[in-house]
Amino acid sequence: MSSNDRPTGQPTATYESAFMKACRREAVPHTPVWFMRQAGRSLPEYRKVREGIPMLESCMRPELVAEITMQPVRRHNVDAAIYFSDIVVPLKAIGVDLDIKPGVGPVVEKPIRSRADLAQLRDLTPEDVAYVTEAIGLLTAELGETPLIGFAGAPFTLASYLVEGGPSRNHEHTKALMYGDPQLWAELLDRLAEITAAFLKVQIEAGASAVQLFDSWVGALAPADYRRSVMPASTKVFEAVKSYGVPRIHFGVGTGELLGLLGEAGADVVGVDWRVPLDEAARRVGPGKALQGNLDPAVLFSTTEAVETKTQEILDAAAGLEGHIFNLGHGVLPSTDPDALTRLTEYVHTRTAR
Ligand SMILES: Cc1c2[nH]c(c1CCC(=O)O)Cc1[nH]c(c(CCC(=O)O)c1C)Cc1[nH]c(c(CCC(=O)O)c1C)Cc1[nH]c(c(C)c1CCC(=O)O)C2
Repeated sequence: MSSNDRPTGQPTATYESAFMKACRREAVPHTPVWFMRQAGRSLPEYRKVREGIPMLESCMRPELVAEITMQPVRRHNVDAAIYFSDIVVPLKAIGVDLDIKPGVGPVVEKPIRSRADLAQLRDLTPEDVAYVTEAIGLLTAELGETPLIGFAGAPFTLASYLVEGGPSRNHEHTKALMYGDPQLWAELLDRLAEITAAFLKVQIEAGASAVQLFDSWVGALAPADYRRSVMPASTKVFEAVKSYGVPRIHFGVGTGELLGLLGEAGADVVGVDWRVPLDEAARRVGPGKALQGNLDPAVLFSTTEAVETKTQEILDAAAGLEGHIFNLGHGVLPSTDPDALTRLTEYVHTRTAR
């Protein structure tokens, strides 16, 4: 991507921010920082505004979405905001009967296990998620030059919730379908790719500066199975939004053996969990991609000195990278001390100031 390719509508200051530059592998004034799940239960101000409002309902109220998205930006001085929502929101929007149960996660009323069940998945139109367009309009006005990251769940991770009916440790029903009926599996993933692509387009057209595709649970697969049964659908999503010219980030947990393929699927930035050091991750991903990561979120429960030691190791491993966005290796854990996140942001900014 060259600077001539600036997507129309995006303010110059946003386009030139540290986060956007790092995504494009350009020189940065400091290493940009944001945290997966930076909005949420670690913040008392979040718990206050969410009181009595179910999770999915809160995702459909534009003013509330904008407020929750802004909270970590105000508090931590992070370099990007992530749109407050959940990966199952587009599925809910097309009428899939599901809910997010507190402390559990997404639960689907009628799991998808047969061809007839696919009928639950109709196309997503911008009108289905008008509240997303409205909330992003509020946010871009308030964010100024801070970029907004839109996101969606990747086809495999969405399929895992839809086929299992809820969170799963072993993904047994998902794998049973994937290996037992490859044709139906491919159709399911292709439907989800269409829905996901449509949902990301809504966010980009409303003003999101970058997008992240969360394939959180794809680390459960071996590389050959990923390449055969998942990569075509993820590639389709990335291809569908390529022409917008916004950075595309791809992330999953436990994906050490898949890092090269996650990049190959079409990402500009590959997210790395804490199990692979960033210099080794760069070798696995190959040239031409930025990396995002990768402090173990549990380290934040340790002393400030330990957090700084582990963070400095990451910054040292990232020193030779083409582009680095500092993040955790997975989402902020709900009982994290928010001050630890503020201190961590400050530490990375100070240590990498150029
Ligand atoms: C797998 C996944 C889900 N949702 C998401 C993923 C991919 C990211 C990842 O791997 O963590 C994505 C997601 N969900 C949420 C965000 C908010 C944006 C941000 O990162 O700040 C994002 C990016 C809000 C949320 N999504 C959810 C919450 C908690 C609900 C609450 O606050 O009441 C939040 C803030 C619910 C949810 N939704 C899901 C889970 C596992 C849970 C947690 C269940 C629980 O512990 O209660 C599914």
